[in-house]
Amino acid sequence: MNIIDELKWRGAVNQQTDEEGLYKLVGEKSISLYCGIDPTGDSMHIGHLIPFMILKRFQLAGHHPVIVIGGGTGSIGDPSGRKTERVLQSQETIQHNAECLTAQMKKLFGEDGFTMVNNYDWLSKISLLEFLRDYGKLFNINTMLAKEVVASRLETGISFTEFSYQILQSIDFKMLYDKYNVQLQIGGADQWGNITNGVELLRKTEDVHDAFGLTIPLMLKADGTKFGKTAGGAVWLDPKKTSPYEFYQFWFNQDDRDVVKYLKYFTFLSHEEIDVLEKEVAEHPEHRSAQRKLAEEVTRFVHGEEGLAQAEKVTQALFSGNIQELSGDEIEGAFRNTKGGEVHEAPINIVEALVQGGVEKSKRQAREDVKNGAIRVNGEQIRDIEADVTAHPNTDGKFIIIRKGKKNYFSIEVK
Ligand SMILES: N[C@@H](Cc1ccc(O)cc1)C(=O)O
Repeated sequence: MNIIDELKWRGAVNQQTDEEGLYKLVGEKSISLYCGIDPTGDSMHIGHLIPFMILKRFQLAGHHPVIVIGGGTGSIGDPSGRKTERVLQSQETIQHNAECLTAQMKKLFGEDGFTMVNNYDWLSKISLLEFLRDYGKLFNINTMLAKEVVASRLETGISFTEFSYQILQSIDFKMLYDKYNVQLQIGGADQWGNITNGVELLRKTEDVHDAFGLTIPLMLKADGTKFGKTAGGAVWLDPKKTSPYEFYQFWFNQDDRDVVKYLKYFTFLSHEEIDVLEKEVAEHPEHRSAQRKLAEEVTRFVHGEEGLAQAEKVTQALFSGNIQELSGDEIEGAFRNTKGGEVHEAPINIVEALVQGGVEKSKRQAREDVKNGAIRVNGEQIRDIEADVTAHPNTDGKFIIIRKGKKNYFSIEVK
């Protein structure tokens, strides 16, 4: 099957510069293709994962991915999809972020079978006069102004710096075409302008007709809210920012209306496997088998078998209420965004802890719940209202973890 058909089936094709040409090219031979990422942060989030999963699919289909870490472009800032000017980052921050992203990419793409480059290496070497004479001359201001990215910013304003960004990304494509024979650039829907500019630059400078661009649709959710955002903020790939457990739960909690779309986008499961899961969603949505499979697959891809095992262990522990065996990291990763107040000392009487910690509104209610067996402290049920409680032994004296009823967890900080 042609990889473009595969991508279409997965709902992953938005726009293409030359549909027929690309279809023919990738049907005939293995090509090099690229996708870039600017080091604006020290971790990718799942929004970034979208184009890189597509790059990975190309890799698995025998093509050669090139990943551009935008040390140069990142020091300018892409205005695409933004309403306001970016604040410039220091070169040290950019450098640090670039190193973090490089390490994450290696986890996703393996040790070899792809190429990783940093566009600082060539963009930083172009002199001002060279930039204006060799490239600036080929860009028409009227066309640049008309690009969606710039047009939408004309009212609020856009600096010359960000305005020039599209030229830099075009230079990348040209340079990669020349040096690595990269014939295709992919990116999110908002990258259309930057990508087509590169294709144009190659045509104007070298009369190239076999360079292509493809964009991926914006991910939409059935309920209209933004994809990838949770109450705790973005869903990061860095396990220190979003634990494997939180990551797993994010996918597990997806709506029935979205889950099949995500299986197509974010997993490497076959059509047949996804068809079976789709049927499951329709017939037995309460089993949540599609969500479980989605969570398993994406967690394994991003965090490996070990990360998946940890996510499942924590999920199981929270479900049963037996959280005694969880490590300090696992507890932190599970309860980081869980509500809960503070107490100033521990050991502390359980009724006091429940009220001060924001679990119960009154002492009367607290006593009743304790006596009824509705309260577990650090994994153990406590029914004695005179009992003293203390922090979970694996949290360095920092957190008392309460479960009230079947699934309401609170993490009370001891300050
Ligand atoms: N502009 C892209 C990142 C990028 C950078 C350099 C490139 O050559 C390509 C892509 C983005 O913001 O997502």
